[in-house]
Amino acid sequence: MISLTINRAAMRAAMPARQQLAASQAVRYASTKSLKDAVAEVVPQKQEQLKKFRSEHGDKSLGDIKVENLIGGMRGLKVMLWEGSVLDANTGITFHGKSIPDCEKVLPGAGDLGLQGKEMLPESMLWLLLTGNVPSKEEVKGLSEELAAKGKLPSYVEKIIDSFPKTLHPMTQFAGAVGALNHDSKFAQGYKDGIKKTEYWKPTLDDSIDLIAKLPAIAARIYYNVFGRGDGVQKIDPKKDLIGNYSEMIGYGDNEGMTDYLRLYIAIHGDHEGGNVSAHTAHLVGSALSDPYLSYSAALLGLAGPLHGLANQEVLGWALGMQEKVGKNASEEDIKEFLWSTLKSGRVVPGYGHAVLRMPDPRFSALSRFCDTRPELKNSSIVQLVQKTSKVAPEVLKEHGKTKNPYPNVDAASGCVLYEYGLKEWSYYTVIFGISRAIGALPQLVMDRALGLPIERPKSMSLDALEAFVKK
Ligand SMILES: CC(=O)SCCNC(=O)CCNC(=O)[C@H](O)C(C)(C)COP(=O)(O)OP(=O)(O)OC[C@H]1O[C@@H](n2cnc3c(N)ncnc32)[C@H](O)[C@@H]1OP(=O)(O)O
Ligand SMILES: O=C([O-])CC(=O)C(=O)O
Repeated sequence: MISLTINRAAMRAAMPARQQLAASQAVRYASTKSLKDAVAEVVPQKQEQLKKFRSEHGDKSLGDIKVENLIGGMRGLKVMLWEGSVLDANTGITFHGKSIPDCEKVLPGAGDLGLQGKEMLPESMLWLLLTGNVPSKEEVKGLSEELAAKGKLPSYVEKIIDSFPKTLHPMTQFAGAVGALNHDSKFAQGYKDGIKKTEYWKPTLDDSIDLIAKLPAIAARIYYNVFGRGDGVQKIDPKKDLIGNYSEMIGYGDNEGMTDYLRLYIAIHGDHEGGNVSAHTAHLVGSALSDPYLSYSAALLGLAGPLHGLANQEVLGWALGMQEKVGKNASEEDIKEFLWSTLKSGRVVPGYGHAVLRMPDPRFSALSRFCDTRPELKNSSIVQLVQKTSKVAPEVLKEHGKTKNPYPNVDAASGCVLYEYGLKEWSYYTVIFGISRAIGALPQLVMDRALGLPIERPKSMSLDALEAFVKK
């Protein structure tokens, strides 16, 4: 097998560029590796890369830490290793170097697997995030089948979800159910059994895949219990993709537009480098060797904050409030006035601003592009209002003068499409985000264990200690 790879590589090196690409694609499309095999190939390369980099550059400085950074939420400090994606303030997110439009071109989508729809599959994004490579459609199909086979919930988790009061926020229910799955954690069991540190990544990967497979059923059961919608039993069709099954479970199986939207939404919300609250939380909690269920449960609780993932529910409530006040055909003046009333009341405009980005979020643009290509969304008054607002709000926020980034972030767009397709229960919207964030946060947890990263423990300072320090 190894010599075959070397021979292919040597043969390719002698070919012209176009032929090289064709040959690599032929190999790619012939490949039917399992995800675990693909990760097993990547792990030793990453371990070697880290070892070499550390020994050659371990003493290099990545910048000063200013008092302002300590007080200001550590903005901009380079203090985390994160493999899946990198966020640039002026160009946006790239996943292993690929922008969202790149991913839309190369990642296998619904149509490639013979499913209805065109959008890229979250399974493809998961593969890319875990391995750094674009999977073949056969590999994605194999992964979809694996996820479908592992998707059913154990009955004790069903009972836990059924015991939650309907009035408990769906995100609290989500985090509770995810945490409870640690009952069957392979990592926790392996640690108890004393497996070697070099082996930790393997049960971490097993747990991560198991959890990603079960998130749709947890989310769908919560939806059914709280809002009475969906199939009620979380039936899984082994021939469907992860989101095809999820859409069916929440009652949208016949709605091709909604199912495809959910695929796009869940693929592009997956990863946003490591410093955002949910991803960082998963990494931090995981650094104590808490298993993937516990780590991701904690991440979901961070995602449930209104300045982070909950902003998508906030946006919808805010936009509907505006629609009620100014009517369905709001003018730019009406929207401006409503924006100012929000700002003057001391509240933030949900869906605008970002801790890193200094441009319109490319995820917002991808979701807007989806709206533009779907006839059923073109005449939607709520979609139109959200799009009109995205043109007016930057000027108002600039004039207001506080927000460093006056442009829309992903949360500005995500909810109005769900609403238009009939999923009107906005307190549920962040749960959908929560299905997605796992495909970015959990691959990093696998990498954390593969690279043997230590427990995270930054130094904190009291104000008195800081004052004494700067006086020295
Ligand atoms: C998936 C995601 O998590 S994307 C983000 C989702 N969150 C939202 O959309 C909520 C609205 N936006 C915000 O609250 C912020 O822009 C955040 C939380 C996203 C980023 O926060 P920061 O990095 O602190 O932003 P920034 O440095 O621009 O903040 C400076 C000031 O502008 C204010 N500001 C920032 N965004 C907004 C906004 N959308 N509306 C009004 N004021 C804002 C901040 O509250 C802050 O005010 P302060 O000095 O009185 O504390
Ligand atoms: O990057 C951030 O801080 C917030 C965000 O957009 C995300 O987590 O998707």
